Amino acid sequence: MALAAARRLLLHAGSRLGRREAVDGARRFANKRVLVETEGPAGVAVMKLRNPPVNSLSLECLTEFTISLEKLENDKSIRGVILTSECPGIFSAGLDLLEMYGRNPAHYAEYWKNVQELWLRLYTSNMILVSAINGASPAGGCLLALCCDYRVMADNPKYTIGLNESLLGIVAPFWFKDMYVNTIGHREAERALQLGTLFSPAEALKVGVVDEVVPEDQVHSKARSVMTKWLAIPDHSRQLTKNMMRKATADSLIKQREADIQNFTSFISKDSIQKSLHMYLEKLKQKKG
Ligand SMILES: CC/C=C\C/C=C\C/C=C\C=C\CC(=O)SCCNC(=O)CCNC(=O)[C@H](O)C(C)(C)COP(=O)(O)OP(=O)(O)OC[C@H]1O[C@@H](n2cnc3c(N)ncnc32)[C@H](O)[C@@H]1OP(=O)(O)O
Repeated sequence: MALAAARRLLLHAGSRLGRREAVDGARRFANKRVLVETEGPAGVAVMKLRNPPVNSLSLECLTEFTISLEKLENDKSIRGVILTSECPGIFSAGLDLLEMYGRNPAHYAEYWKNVQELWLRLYTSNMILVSAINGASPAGGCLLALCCDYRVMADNPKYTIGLNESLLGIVAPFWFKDMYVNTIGHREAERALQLGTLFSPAEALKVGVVDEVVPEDQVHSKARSVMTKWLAIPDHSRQLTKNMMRKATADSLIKQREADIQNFTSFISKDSIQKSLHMYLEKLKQKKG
């Protein structure tokens, strides 16, 4: 409830967390975890996730992300968004494991509702979305990229991308799976989902998880040049085409949002699943020491 109230305040009444300023003709607004810079005549916004250390999608981060997208969607001068990260070497570590571990069912349900909401908004956006993947992009990070119309990834073998849920002992929800199948085809998705494959940039390009791999210092310029090409297409025909391609996938979640929340909540609350998440979190800690 508190988050919903914050969201209304941010969206409609200016904001306490957010601020808007003019910089050399460009506009920017920023929440704590999302920075948006828009460039006047081109109608393009650059949206940067900045939730250090790894841009995990905490409830607050999801909410700010969704609000920022909603603002851009409502701004008729904006036609395209480049989605990228401000955290060095990380695009996004995906859903925040601490939102799914050691909490109560009401929290899991609230969290999942917000995950669904961000996904629906991103996946069905009328704007052109291009991701500039400048770092690691596992699970929910990959999901963000898959929602985009075009993916450019930095050519750094340290960065990997993919839906690795099975490595955590959890299962990618059906709508993650559907989008993966839509992107890389059934056979590749079947294999990658079972193995929890995290692809190197070269592998991701080969299988079709990303559309282009470029030297790290060219990710942003390439994303911009791709955007220019897409901006040349009339919005109405591109939007109708995008809707035609994506509607069935989005509708299958829309039709069963509540059931999906219940499934997630009961699945994630299981002792065995909580144990798997605990072990995975421990593994992440040990990696350091
Ligand atoms: C029947 C089915 C019904 C319904 C469906 C049910 C379930 C589906 C459920 C969920 C789907 C989830 C999708 C997800 O997105 S799960 C998240 C998956 N993410 C990962 O596996 C990434 C894990 N992280 C990493 O691999 C690495 O951290 C890295 C490559 C992103 C970055 O490596 P670094 O070496 O740079 O940094 P670290 O030292 O590893 O991490 C720093 C710090 O951050 C913490 N952290 C990392 N990732 C996460 C995360 N996703 N959430 C929360 N916290 C994270 C890490 O533990 C470190 O913390 P400390 O500094 O040690 O405190």
